[in-house]
Amino acid sequence: MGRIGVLLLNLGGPDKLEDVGPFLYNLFSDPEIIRLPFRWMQKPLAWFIATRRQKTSQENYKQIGGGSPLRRITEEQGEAIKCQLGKLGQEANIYVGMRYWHPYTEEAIAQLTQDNIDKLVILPLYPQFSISTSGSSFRLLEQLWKENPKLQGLEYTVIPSWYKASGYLQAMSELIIGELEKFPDPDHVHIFFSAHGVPKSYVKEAGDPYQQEIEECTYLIMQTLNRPNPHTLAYQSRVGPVEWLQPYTEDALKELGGKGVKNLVVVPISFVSEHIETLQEIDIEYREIAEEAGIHNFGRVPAPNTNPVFIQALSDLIIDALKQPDLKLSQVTQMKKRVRMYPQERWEWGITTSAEVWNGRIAMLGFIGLMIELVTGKGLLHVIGLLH
Ligand SMILES: C=CC1=C(C)c2cc3[nH]c(cc4nc(cc5[nH]c(cc1n2)c(C)c5CCC(=O)O)C(CCC(=O)O)=C4C)c(C)c3C=C
Ligand SMILES: [Fe+2]
Ligand SMILES: [Fe+2]
Repeated sequence: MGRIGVLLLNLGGPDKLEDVGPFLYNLFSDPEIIRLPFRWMQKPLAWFIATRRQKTSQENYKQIGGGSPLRRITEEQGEAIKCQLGKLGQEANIYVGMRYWHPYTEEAIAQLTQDNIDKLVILPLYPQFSISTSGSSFRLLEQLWKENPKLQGLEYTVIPSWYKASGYLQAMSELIIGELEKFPDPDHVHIFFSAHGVPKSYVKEAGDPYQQEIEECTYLIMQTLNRPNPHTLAYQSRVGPVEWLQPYTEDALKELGGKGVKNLVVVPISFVSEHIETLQEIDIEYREIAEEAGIHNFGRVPAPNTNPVFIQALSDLIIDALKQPDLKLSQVTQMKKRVRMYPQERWEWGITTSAEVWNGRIAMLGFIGLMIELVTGKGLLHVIGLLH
């Protein structure tokens, strides 16, 4: 095998406070994040929600130094993977493709089409698959592939999710032990897995395998850890009014505090890099909630970042993927279509002339309502809690 390319996919984060607004706009413009019946409403609503959320979000980023460390850490992970692959005798170019901020996936693709690589391995930096994370990036790549004849000639393979990889489980287990051993009685510390939440409808209606993968991942980490500690799984970072996967992290912490738990370590389970949801949400917000609930000794397991066991695990995954039959983007996205992934497709099924007329009328009413709410600050979105 000649020179390979590795495309690392991640969400991206604002580098500085001025980036927060445009970053949020990009995020909320994604139909895999906010699912609307009418595509044309996506951009105005994204602008509206991003504008309303910007201040709170900026305050949060201020608390972690004025920007996200995600780009820096992802690039460091890339460097470490390149180095490890070199040791394994595999030369590689590493590309970082973020979904909603720089370096965008499109920028990475532009670069890699110029370089002479023999094969590309696409690796999302999310251990578990969700339609809102890896799924969204795969969708974008599928689109870029369709548009670019140069890409159509490129040999590639995709790693859809990798939470079962033994090296990853080992790295998580070692990181947990490191934190447990800071306590005087490590075996009695409560291990609290905090996964990023997604709306419940993604799983129940759209068929997102995310919840099942998170549950299995938690189970496998506990197996690898092989310690007697009690553990809990909960879901963090809910945004907006709809129901997300439960239990919510804040409720579960209060409940455990109420039951007399005093020593607890949080394990962030959907992320492999430190970012706002570990550094601000867990370390500041959830710590405060836990302490108020009587959990006086609150620890947090670091994200794997460039942990050597973790980097070795990712490098092994890449080498293995090169030996396996290729997995194509159409295979990882088609799997989801069969389980009725996208609400917007549901709306397209019924397109008839009269349905379109009615769709248009309802959409127009919705848009007028949104504009009134924007001007007056009162309306349905405020009542249901989407806007404050
Ligand atoms: C509104 C819906 C959102 C869903 C669904 C969602 C899923 C999801 N996100 C991550 C990982 C990350 N999210 C990050 C930022 C971020 N995500 C949302 C919203 C949803 N995420 C918002 C509004 C933001 C911006 C921050 C904020 O205002 O709260 C990031 C980047 C963090 C950074 O340091 O900049 C990551 C990473 C996962 C894993 C996930 C579902 C599994
Ligand atoms: Fe989030
Ligand atoms: Fe998110």
